[in-house]
Amino acid sequence: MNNIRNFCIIAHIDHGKSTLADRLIEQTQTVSQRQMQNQLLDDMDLERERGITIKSHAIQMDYKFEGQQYVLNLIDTPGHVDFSYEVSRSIAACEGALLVVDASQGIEAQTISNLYLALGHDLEIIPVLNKIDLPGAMPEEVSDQIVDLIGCERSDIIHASAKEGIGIAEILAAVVHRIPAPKGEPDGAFQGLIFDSVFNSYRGIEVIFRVYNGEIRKGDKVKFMATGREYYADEIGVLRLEKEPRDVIKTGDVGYLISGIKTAKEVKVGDTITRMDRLAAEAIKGFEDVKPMVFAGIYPVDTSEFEELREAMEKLQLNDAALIWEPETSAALGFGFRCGFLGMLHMEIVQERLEREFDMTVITTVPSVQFNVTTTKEELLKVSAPSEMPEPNHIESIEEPFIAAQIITKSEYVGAIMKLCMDKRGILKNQVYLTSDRIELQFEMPLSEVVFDFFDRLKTISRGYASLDYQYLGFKEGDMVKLDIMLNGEKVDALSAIVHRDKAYEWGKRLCEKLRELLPRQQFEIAIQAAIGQKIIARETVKALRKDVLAKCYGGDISRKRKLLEKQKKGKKRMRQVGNVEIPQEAFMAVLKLES
Ligand SMILES: Nc1nc2c(ncn2[C@@H]2O[C@H](COP(=O)(O)OP(=O)(O)OP(=O)(O)O)[C@@H](O)[C@H]2O)c(=O)[nH]1
Repeated sequence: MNNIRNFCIIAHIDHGKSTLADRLIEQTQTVSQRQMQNQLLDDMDLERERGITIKSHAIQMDYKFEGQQYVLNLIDTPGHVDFSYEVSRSIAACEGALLVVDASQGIEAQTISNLYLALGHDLEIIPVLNKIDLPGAMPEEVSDQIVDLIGCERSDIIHASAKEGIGIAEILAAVVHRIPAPKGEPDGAFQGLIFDSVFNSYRGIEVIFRVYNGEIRKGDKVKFMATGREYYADEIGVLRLEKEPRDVIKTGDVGYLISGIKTAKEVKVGDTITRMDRLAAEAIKGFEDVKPMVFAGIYPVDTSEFEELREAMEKLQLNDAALIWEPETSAALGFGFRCGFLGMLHMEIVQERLEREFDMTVITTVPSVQFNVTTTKEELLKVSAPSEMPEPNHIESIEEPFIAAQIITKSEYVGAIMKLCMDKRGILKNQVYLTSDRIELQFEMPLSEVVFDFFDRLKTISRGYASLDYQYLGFKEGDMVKLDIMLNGEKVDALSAIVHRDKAYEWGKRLCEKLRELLPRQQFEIAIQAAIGQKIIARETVKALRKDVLAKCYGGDISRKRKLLEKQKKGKKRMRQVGNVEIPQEAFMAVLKLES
């Protein structure tokens, strides 16, 4: 146990965590030259394609140092704010953290928020100044920022380049010297905290856990404390690049367990595993519940796939503890699920993973935050689906969620950012100069204005020199209205949105225009109308296809027809038939694209 070190790498997005993890893995010769590739731990296709880490990844490394053999359990974590729940669970399995800061960018919003997460768990922080090879690196200035932020000595900061392999040996030495060995009772009752899990169609569910006390051997009878269910530890082991079976996992270590569990509901991330012959008196304190920020419905394109979708959601949830969902019905779309996400990127990733990993074709409906609605009968409703919003004459008041936002930027962009935040109904609370050129702006803003396209616009107006972090603050009264959309006179509940009254007219008009572009033309005219309560506020028309176009499509042009048929075979399109109108996925997201 004295020779184990558990640590994670935390940083703002793109500051070089995954690259640093590669170098540590190389230096400790954890994988062979042949197996080595860039961003080794980002093993999901989606992560590689997008160049971002979505999941935390654990890997065990052996390291011989000063004549002793050490076991280093490393967890690489995502940087994007939508995946911070992954970071917080990883932190709970560690005693130390490498805080990576890009020497050319300096401290950014998630540097600070992830640092606070780590400090909240009393982790030993090792500051790493990365990318010192870049011509634009500002080692002196950024070191000052780090010293200011964590109150360390300048000499504590390790200068490194993950790309060029500079400073790697020093980092490993600091991991051994500075991070404390895990504590715990090697002879105590067994307690293992599940911090991740994954569904494997051949072997059932694999859980990943950190041992706090005692030990577990292959074949032991174990109990999951939250569900009370008992299993045999058919296989246990450690996470090298592949899983490596072991006979025993001891206090302080990280390992995996396979026990033939087939149904996702039996496993809960945050649960404690104990041994039937060394039963723990109580479970380890699990994780804080996730607080979803955005809600949307997910519906199968093919209505007969509802049950399949439920199974896919259960399996995905094993590997994505931040995803929450419950069944819902929509008049337009039938049976589906209301899901809670940590942000728009999270929502996008869930949709992609359902399609790639579980072969589902799904439609995601208009996203919304959750409102507190008091009815005239004094009932309090939590409304996250516009379709659940009571009629205006039954509403006494509506409260909307607010967040505290921190934006770090260069002083030259302050004016433009202030304007953007004010447009989004933000209230400036404070501004602090971090250096002569860098400033932190603190705003209170309605969550609904931030979760959608705010981040993209912030990046555009600051040319990438602004980073954003936010925390949930609470509810405040807001003058919100439901904007209904009707197609050929039929209300389509899955297209409605809840918006601020001041913006409702403008939005209704632009939403109709956008929908006119997005709805495919059909053989008949489609009337698109926006309404607030009974009042129609905008109208657009999608013209019917002309006869000769139809002839081309469906008549003589055989090659075109064949192409069409091939396209249809390739996969179901993300499109849903509502009444006699086909609505493509983009139409459900149109509300997000209204502001240029
Ligand atoms: N010049 C230089 N580039 C680096 C260095 N370390 C990382 N990079 C580059 O920086 C970019 C981001 O690196 P990643 O390792 O993917 O960053 P990350 O922090 O893991 O990103 P997320 O996981 O998405 O938060 C990549 O293009 C890397 O090649 C370095 O030391 N020097």
